Amino acid sequence: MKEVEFVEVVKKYGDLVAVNNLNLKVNDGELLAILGAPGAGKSSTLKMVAGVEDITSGVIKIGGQVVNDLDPSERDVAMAFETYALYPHISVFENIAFPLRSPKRAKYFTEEDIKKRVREVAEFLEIDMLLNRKPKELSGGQRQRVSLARCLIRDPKVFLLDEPIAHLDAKLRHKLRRELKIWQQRKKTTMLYTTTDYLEAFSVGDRIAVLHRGSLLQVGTWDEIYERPAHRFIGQLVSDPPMNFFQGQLVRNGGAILFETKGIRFALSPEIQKRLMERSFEEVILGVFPSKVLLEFSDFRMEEHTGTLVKAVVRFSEVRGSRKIVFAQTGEGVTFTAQAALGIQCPPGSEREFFFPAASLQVFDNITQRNVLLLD
Ligand SMILES: Nc1ncnc2c1ncn2[C@@H]1O[C@H](COP(=O)(O)OP(=O)(O)OP(=O)(O)O)[C@@H](O)[C@H]1O
Repeated sequence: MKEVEFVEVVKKYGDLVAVNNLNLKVNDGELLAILGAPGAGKSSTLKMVAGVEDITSGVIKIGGQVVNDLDPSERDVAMAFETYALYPHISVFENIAFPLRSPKRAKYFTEEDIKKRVREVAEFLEIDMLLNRKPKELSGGQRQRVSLARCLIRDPKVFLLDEPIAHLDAKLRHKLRRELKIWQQRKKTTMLYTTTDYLEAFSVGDRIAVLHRGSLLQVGTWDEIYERPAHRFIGQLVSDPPMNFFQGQLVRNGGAILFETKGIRFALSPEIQKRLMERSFEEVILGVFPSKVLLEFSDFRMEEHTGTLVKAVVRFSEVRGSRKIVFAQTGEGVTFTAQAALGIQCPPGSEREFFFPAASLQVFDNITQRNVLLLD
């Protein structure tokens, strides 16, 4: 029983609400990635679990026990801070070994055990050659790995990792995020892991919790969030380039409801149409991820899908990794981005047909910015 539960948790700093009525349950042995822009409230959330920040109101439980009034040392959680917080006067080895030497734990570990554990975690994080140095002799990335090692050396109920690999170079980040996940699965320890990077969140998290200005917007797996983002902001946060948004209005055509913007009538999925018939919305916005807009449909049988063909002129395109991002504009001035395979030719100025599958379109209520399918 190592689940972590937040019940109506609020964190205020003076008048500033950093965490706003958080209700969330992290399951036993789960790796929950908390995704949010800087200032979203991620660190404050972890610090309240660790006990280094007070909870303004609400309840936090670990393994079913309310921990609000427990001292940090009694919570059995290990936290790696984004700011490292290393002891400057002792070696890297002693910094990592530090948690095992606390009065409470020292009796369980011989000097041999400590050496073995430090070596294991230092090798895992590729800092075994730095063990004799002092923190001031390390680069920022190396300090971050020492801070991480000091956290991982323990066997707590819960690991709290605050942007644990943010200051590492891209190659090491990719390697570590994979290995941290393997480490967590091996230990079966519940882990809360914060990041500002959606790719990192999707790659490490069993589920992802999206925080925005202190409020939890959605919790789910990669598929659930990507297939049905709960809020317009999520469309911007989990895609690069961000989701395309179109202003427009709903129109009826026979028994169908379509979304119309500057000369284009987008077909919507039956599920969205049903929703729009059940409930009226003053103003809506259409959203579609660039990766779902199709340009040249070689392995996609268009006739089997409901959707909308849009003719547009390619403004420019750029290569990003293994794909091409295409920026296009219709004659009526509607602009959008699409993704294409590298081999697809789309020189600037060329006219192309883009397919918008109805199943990939999202409709957001412009007042609450929420996905109409997820509103009560
Ligand atoms: N000790 C503090 N005193 C006052 N305001 C604070 C304090 N700590 C955080 N804040 C404010 O609370 C809000 C949430 O901060 P928090 O550090 O939790 O966000 P975050 O998502 O972790 O950001 P980052 O990714 O930049 O670390 C921010 O507006 C921040 O300025």
